[in-house]
This record gives sequence, C-alpha cells and structure tokens, in this order.
Amino acid sequence: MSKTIAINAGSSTVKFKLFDMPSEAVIAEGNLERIGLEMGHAKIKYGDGQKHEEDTPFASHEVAVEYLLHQLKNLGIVADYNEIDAVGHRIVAGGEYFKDSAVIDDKVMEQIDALSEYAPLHNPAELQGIKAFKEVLPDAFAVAVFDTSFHADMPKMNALYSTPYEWYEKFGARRYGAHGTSHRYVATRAAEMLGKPLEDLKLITCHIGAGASVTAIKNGKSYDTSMGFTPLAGVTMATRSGDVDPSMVNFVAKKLNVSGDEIIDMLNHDSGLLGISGVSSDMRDVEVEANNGNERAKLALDINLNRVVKYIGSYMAELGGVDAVVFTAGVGENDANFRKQIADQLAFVGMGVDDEKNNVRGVERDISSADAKVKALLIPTDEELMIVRDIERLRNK
Ligand SMILES: Nc1ncnc2c1ncn2[C@@H]1O[C@H](COP(=O)(O)OP(=O)(O)O)[C@@H](O)[C@H]1O
Ligand SMILES: CC(=O)OP(=O)(O)O
Ligand SMILES: [Mg+2]
Repeated sequence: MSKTIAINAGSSTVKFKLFDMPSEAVIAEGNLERIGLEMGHAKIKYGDGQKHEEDTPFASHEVAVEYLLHQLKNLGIVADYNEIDAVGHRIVAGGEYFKDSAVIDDKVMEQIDALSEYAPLHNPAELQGIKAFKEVLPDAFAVAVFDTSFHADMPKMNALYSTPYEWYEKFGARRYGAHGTSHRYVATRAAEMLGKPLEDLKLITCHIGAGASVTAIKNGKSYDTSMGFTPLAGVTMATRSGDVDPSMVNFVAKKLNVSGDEIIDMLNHDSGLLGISGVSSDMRDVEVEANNGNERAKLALDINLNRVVKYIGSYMAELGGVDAVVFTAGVGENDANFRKQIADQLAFVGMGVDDEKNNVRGVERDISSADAKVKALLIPTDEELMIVRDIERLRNK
C-alpha cells in the first residue's frame, strides 16, 4: 500500500486529496480557502468520517501549505511524511514548453518559475508548494500537471490572436487557456453520464470558481476557451477583470501615474466581483450584499452572469449547437441560483433546469428539465483525481 497526495493550488484556495494507491481510495481531503482575505477557513475530512474545521487566516499560499503539512501529522492522517511516496502538483501555466505532465526536477522547477508571467497569481504560489513538499519529502516521486495541457492543441484559429504573427512565432504570444485538468475531467464524466462517446459530443464546460473559464469541447478536445495568454482574460472573476480593451491599460496608467505593470496587477487583484462591488471577492459575500440592496453588488452579479452567458452563446454558434452545458467549481457547483439564471437566459435554445433537481450543492447530477433539448449537468470537478492518474501514468512509463 502506498499513498499519493495531490496538491491543487488555486488563486484563493489550496485543495488536497491523499489517495491510497493503486485503489484510488481517498484517505483524506481538504480545502483551505479564502487565502489572502482577512479570515480564512480550513476544512479537512479524514479517517472514518472525522472532520477538522476552523477559521484561521491564510495570509499567503505558503502559509496554507505549511498549515496543511502541520495538520497531516497533527490530525494523525500520517504518522510520518515518508508514508507518502508520490506528490502531484497542479501548475497553471505550462506555456509552449509543457504539453504534458512532467516529472519534477530542478530544470522543471526553473521552467515553472520562468513561466510566472504566464500565470502571475498561480505559478509562483504553486512553486512554493513544490518546494515545501520537497523539503519534507525529498525522495518522493513528484509530478507537475499543467492546466494548459488540455488546450495545447486547440485549433490555431482559436489559439492565435489577431496580432502580428511574429508575436506568436518569436515570443509564444497566444491563447493558452487554463483549468484544463478540470475541463477534461468534467467532459469525460459528462460523456459517461450521457452514455455517449466523448468524441461524438459538443460540450460547453463552465468552470466558475474564484478563477473562471468557459471551454468549448468538440471531438473530445478543447476547441476554444475563454482564458487567454494568462488567466486574466475571459469572464469576470473574483478579483480578475476578464476581457478588457488593452488600450485602457496605458490610458489608466497615465491617469494614475503608475506603470502598465501596475495596471495589469490591478486587473488581476482589484477587479472582477471585488472591483465592481467594492464589497468582496467572494461570491457568497457579494450575493448577501446584493440581497441587502447594495446596487454595486447587484451590478457585479449582473456583469458576472452576463459574461458567462455571452461566452456560452458564442461557443454554441462556433460549435454549431451543443449537447450539454456543464457547471463546475466553487460557484458552478454550489450556486443553484447562478445555474438557474443561465439556463433561463438560454431557454430560447432549449436549455432549462428542473428546480428540484437543481436545488443541490456539489452533487453530480443531470439538472435538466424534462423537456430540455440542451442538457444542464452539475459535475463537481476532481482535478486531484486527474493528477494522481497522471502520476501513475508517468510512474509506469
Ligand atoms: N455556496 C456558494 N454560493 C456561491 N458561491 C460559492 C459558494 N461556495 C463557494 N463559492 C464560491 O466559489 C469560489 C471559490 O471557487 P473554487 O473553485 O473553490 O476556487 P479556486 O478558483 O481558488 O480554485 C469563491 O469565490 C466562493 O465565493
Ligand atoms: C487558472 C485559475 O484561474 O485557477 P483558479 O480558478 O484555481 O484560481
Ligand atoms: Mg480552482
């Protein structure tokens, strides 16, 4: 019996699952959330139904990973770190360099660091996670699984921007997308739920968490995706603006007398739900405020929802129809109202949710109404399972 741990660092969370291998049974799992906010929250499930839950601030991802390492021993999940012989890390940006998962060595770590500009909120934090685990488990088999891999072979028509071609040739300036591990997992599950080969389906997968992206899937592959060169592009996110006219960067930089880099930083950290509402980056907080009558919080929710609708609509046109729209990640899995509003808006193409079936959180389920022509599927993502499967694949190579 051996144990493998999958670490999934998102922009606002560190999630993990500890697996017994090769059975893939989950021994422990957890979510350390609201990283960077005044108060964070830790939830760890382990043993036979035991649960550790507490409010505790996570100033950074480094603090969260240290907390996780501490709790693994403190809660008796492992007696010794050496019981874990393989570690998988989710890394957002792999650029043109990593088209598949990679066994981590010094060179791979250097590359992940070098790709930080491709995912400034993620790669540096994820590299810290790799280092923290390397310190306690120097001999474990360590693998990096990249969000961008799934989109690496997107048709050039969608991967390329309408910019001078040399930008792509010389500097790799293209759309890389993100959340690929999640889009790949939910698409595979959707095909299983619908009882059809994935290759025969047209799907639109909506990964809506703190970071959010929408992907069009055709012939089992990523056909188009809303995130761009970095995870800043596309729909509105917790703190990220999504698409903006790039001319605004210099315009506002001059007004504020700051550099373009500082504006990009503000588009990453001070925008999205937080920037519009002025209340919080967390969807739950913004919804509470909107219900209390806060107009800017309401506007933030409207903009957020409408962006997703626009992407789904344009991907339907691109795919020439769609069999199912899939909802996943923090908001997609937990926010019934969000799913309902999207389905209502898309009722004209035959999408509809059944209120009773939709009244659920984090459960894999077909939530479509009986007469829906376009299925609505709720599929909790499992990036960690994909990570351990990639570890096994590379271990057996
Ligand atoms: N019950 C809920 N209703 C609405 N939003 C929720 C709910 N639970 C979690 N969320 C949102 O999910 C987001 C986190 O999504 P998640 O996918 O876990 O994060 P990350 O992008 O960091 O991986 C937070 O912004 C939070 O507001
Ligand atoms: C790429 C990205 O935005 O990831 P997350 O949603 O986990 O922050
Ligand atoms: Mg995530």
